[in-house]
Amino acid sequence: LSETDFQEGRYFLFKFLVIGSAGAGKSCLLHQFIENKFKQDSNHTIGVEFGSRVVNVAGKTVKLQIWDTAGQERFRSVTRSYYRGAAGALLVYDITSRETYNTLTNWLTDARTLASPNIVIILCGNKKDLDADREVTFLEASRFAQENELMFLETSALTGENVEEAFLKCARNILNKIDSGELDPERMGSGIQYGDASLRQPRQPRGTTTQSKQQCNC
Ligand SMILES: Nc1nc2c(ncn2[C@@H]2O[C@H](COP(=O)(O)OP(=O)(O)OP(=O)(O)O)[C@@H](O)[C@H]2O)c(=O)[nH]1
Repeated sequence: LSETDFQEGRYFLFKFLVIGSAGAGKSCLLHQFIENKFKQDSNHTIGVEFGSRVVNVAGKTVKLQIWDTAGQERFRSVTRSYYRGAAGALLVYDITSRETYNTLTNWLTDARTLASPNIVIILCGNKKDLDADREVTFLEASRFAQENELMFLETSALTGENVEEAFLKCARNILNKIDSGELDPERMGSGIQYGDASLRQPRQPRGTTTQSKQQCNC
């Protein structure tokens, strides 16, 4: 895909966040989604990391620009500055750690106030492969998801189970909301860009890439 494809409306671009407590498996989920492999020896993320992948959802080509944020409290002020205008988020906890589950409300508040009240969020109960050490049941988390209007899946960054599905489900939901008019991709800070809209934006100097535009906005 080239910048021209994008400008001519051949694909959408969604800004995504991966948020949640330290150790929940955010970086491993992103790595599994981008590289199709489990990331061995994953260290704590310092600030934020970035990945992108082009996917096909409901017959449309969508480029996902994904910001993987550090879960550690000491990076909170840095990571918060990346939330603005995100269209979608994976909110991750670890099914073997109630501690990571207990902080979900804080992450949710941050996402809805700092990114957008319309942000589409999928709750991911990660480390599904460690069922024997489970501290949070599927039922409990699905109730939390329902009460807070989140989609929900249990995932495993180790085996890859439901990892692609989590990102795709979130993207599909955003596309549905665009189709139904519930989301306006042209609203400032929607986290969504598509060809027609980008043509109507003031011209960018030649050679400016979409990615660097995004970074300037942060
Ligand atoms: N068994 C199992 N281990 C996992 C899974 N996902 C991540 N891990 C392990 O959990 C630990 C933390 O994973 P990370 O992806 O670095 O966690 P993180 O949420 O990015 O952490 P921060 O960057 O500090 O916010 C690592 O030791 C991973 O190997 C999974 O699905 N199953």
